[in-house]
Amino acid sequence: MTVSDFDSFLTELPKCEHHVHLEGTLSPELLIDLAKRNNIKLPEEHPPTIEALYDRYSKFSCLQDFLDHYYVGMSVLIYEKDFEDLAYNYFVKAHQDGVHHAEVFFDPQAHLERGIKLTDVVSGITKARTRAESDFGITTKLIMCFLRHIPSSDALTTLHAAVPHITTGHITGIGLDSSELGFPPHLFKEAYATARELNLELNYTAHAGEEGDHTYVLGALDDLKVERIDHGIRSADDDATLKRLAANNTLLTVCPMSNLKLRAVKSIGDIPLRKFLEYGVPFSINSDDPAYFGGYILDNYKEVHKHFNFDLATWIKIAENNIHGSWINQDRKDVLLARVADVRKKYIHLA
Ligand code: HPA
Ligand SMILES: [Zn+2]
Repeated sequence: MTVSDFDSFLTELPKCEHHVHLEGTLSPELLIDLAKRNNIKLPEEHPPTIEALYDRYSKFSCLQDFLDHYYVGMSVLIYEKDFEDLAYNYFVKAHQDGVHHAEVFFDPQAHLERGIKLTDVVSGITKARTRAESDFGITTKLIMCFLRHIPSSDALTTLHAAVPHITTGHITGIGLDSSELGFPPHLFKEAYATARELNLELNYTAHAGEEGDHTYVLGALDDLKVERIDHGIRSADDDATLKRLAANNTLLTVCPMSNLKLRAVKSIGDIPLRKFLEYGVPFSINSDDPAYFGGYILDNYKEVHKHFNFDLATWIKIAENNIHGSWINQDRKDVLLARVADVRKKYIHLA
């Protein structure tokens, strides 16, 4: 089979994105535009041009080094329209990459602490979702993440502030992100438990096992009772953790280019995807912060193919697992599964 045949197959393969931070889709171009539009002066040490930003983004040394730029970058997002533009631009790109369903993260605390109203953030994103759903037939969900470097009492305050957006169905998931090491999941036990007690129909996930070891994954499962694990690559260091993830069919939302750029692995080939397949741990492939890590979801699929050379059947299995692990109803799953079957038929000569 030729590379270009496989590229077309990967492009057409229906994808579900489960791990993308909308603030991480802020391209250097949009960042500079919004800084001008909103009259924002970035700190002296922040790269001042598009070229300088791309150059700096190619040299992250670890998660924290990236986060330091990510939080400064998002300071240009002020008005509802900024959030709408940001999110819509991502959906356009996702659609071009063959994404049929996207569950996107945002970081409410990172905006609230700058004096931005949660209503402006959520309504901007919601407008973009509505337009994208109508323009592209894509389905989308919005997940709010608590920031783990901020005291967990603030996560509770934020949860309460978000209740109106949860009851309207504009936010349907809870996640946990930011600096992992030193901020284990149990610190957020009360925030997750409170969300459940509010008896809201929410889905739960958390970043774990990106830089932290497998105990962070176990903490997310035991203390936060999450249904999915974001990243989770360090689960592979512990047999019992892998067996538990497989037994519970817990999806890992893996982000290959992110892991490489933030030096969680030396090569994409070192991400334990074969081990996950061997143990029956489902995973999806995602972009995380595509504007910062040099590639969107299709680039991540292609990088994985370059390093793992999975056969057609394995890619079909990955696509089906993505659908089963999505927070969508059975009817939508059936539609997406049928599309995967069509693409399989079209490309069966690659098998
Ligand atoms: O990759 C990430 N890890 C943790 N927090 C984040 N916030 C945005 N991206 C990330
Ligand atoms: Zn992430």
